[in-house]
Amino acid sequence: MTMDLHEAALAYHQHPRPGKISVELTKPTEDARDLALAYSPGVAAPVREIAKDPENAYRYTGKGNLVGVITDGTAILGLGDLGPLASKPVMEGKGVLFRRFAGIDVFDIEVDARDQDAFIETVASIAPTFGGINLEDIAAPACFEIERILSERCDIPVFHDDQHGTAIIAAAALLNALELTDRAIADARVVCVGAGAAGISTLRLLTALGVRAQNLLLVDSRGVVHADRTDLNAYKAEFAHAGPERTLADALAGADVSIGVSGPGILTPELLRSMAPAPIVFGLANPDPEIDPSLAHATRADVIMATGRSDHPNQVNNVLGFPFIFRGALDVRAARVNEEMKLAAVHAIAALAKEPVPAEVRAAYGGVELAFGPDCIIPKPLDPRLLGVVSAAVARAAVDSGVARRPYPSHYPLTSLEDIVYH
Ligand SMILES: NC(=O)C1=CN([C@@H]2O[C@H](COP(=O)(O)OP(=O)(O)OC[C@H]3O[C@@H](n4cnc5c(N)ncnc54)[C@H](OP(=O)(O)O)[C@@H]3O)[C@@H](O)[C@H]2O)C=CC1
Ligand SMILES: CC(=O)C(=O)O
Ligand SMILES: [Mg+2]
Repeated sequence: MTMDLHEAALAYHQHPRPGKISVELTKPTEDARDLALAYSPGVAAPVREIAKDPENAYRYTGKGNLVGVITDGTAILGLGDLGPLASKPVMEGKGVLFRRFAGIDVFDIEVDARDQDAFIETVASIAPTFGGINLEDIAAPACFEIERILSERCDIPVFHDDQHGTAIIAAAALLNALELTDRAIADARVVCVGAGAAGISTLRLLTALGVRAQNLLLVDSRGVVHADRTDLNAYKAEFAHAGPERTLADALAGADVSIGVSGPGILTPELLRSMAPAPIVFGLANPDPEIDPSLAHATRADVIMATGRSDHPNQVNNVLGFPFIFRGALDVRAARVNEEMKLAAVHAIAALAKEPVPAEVRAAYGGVELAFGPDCIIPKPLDPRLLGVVSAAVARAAVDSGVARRPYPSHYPLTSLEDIVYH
């Protein structure tokens, strides 16, 4: 990060008041009558109704539009285990994105619980507050059990965004990059650098989409995840390879695709040169990717390059998914986000990238030409159509797969935040 951006980011977070998000009122509070309705004695009426039937919480409180963005701060972006308090700007940032892109309210919750069971108990005990839970920046392998157990215990969607949000967006971008380079997914040789939350889930989703196990190599900080290793956790072992490759260099030689969800600067020019013609390189580590895009383009004129950042073309970032996935899930009151909903989101996002880009989106990105191609494999986060297409696809898949508790919304597809119906 340049010093200029560093200083600007600190000033942005500090002024005119600290932080990026606040709570606002949705009802009048002008006179004594309003206060008698909002609090005592009036508030007792909805309390009694909810005590009679918990579903009434959706009718009389903000629960149905409220997501908990919850972390233990053990894997903050690619910055590592810096603890819950340091994670707060990121969690507030998620709140900003939920609100800005999908009209969803957020409480960010930074939990000081290093112990997995203590974290689970904490989240389970506050779950009634929310319509959904977005787990964030929780390191692997603990994140997998945490999400599984909380999903079982809670009757609302529990979605670890670093796993599934990342997987969904990376998969959508990869489908398009493969199409642009005339590759069949079943033939693509894919290397995933990073075997944590994002890496494992991305490989699971890519496998569901047709990448073949024999064409997949997973790499962690110790090298290729291979069958002879004795240090693998159960999640890495799912992708253990029997072949001779041992190092990142072995893995990348001749590979079609490199998906980096690890850390900065790991993909050197030399490694990039060893990849197949028209290599597809996703350097998704934040804030600094596995290879700087300018260096990648200088090294290989034929590379299709994506990062997680806003300041380069092809931003493969879970912001393209989580606001709209939760919008769709909340609007049909889905009990969880299942595989059908994730795949629906993948295809909706991939398809949108091929549509002509509206002038307002081009204007938001400095008027540059944006058309489906190597520098435009995925929609831009400021594309207002994401709200409509992704939430509709997710809601439809939830209804069709039987996890929705409400029918497909009659006011869908949404065309803007003004279309949202809160109920
Ligand atoms: N663009 C986006 O939307 C998103 C990007 N990310 C980014 O992905 C990265 C990983 O996040 P997450 O999965 O949550 O973190 P985790 O802590 O769960 O996993 C990190 C993984 O990176 C591996 N790793 C670290 N250093 C190296 C190295 N030198 N070579 C190979 N592998 C290495 C670790 O290996 P080991 O297992 O051996 O420790 C581990 O498997 C972060 O930078 C994050 O910002 C995450 C989510 C979304
Ligand atoms: C984008 C995101 O969630 C991450 O880098 O952790
Ligand atoms: Mg994250």
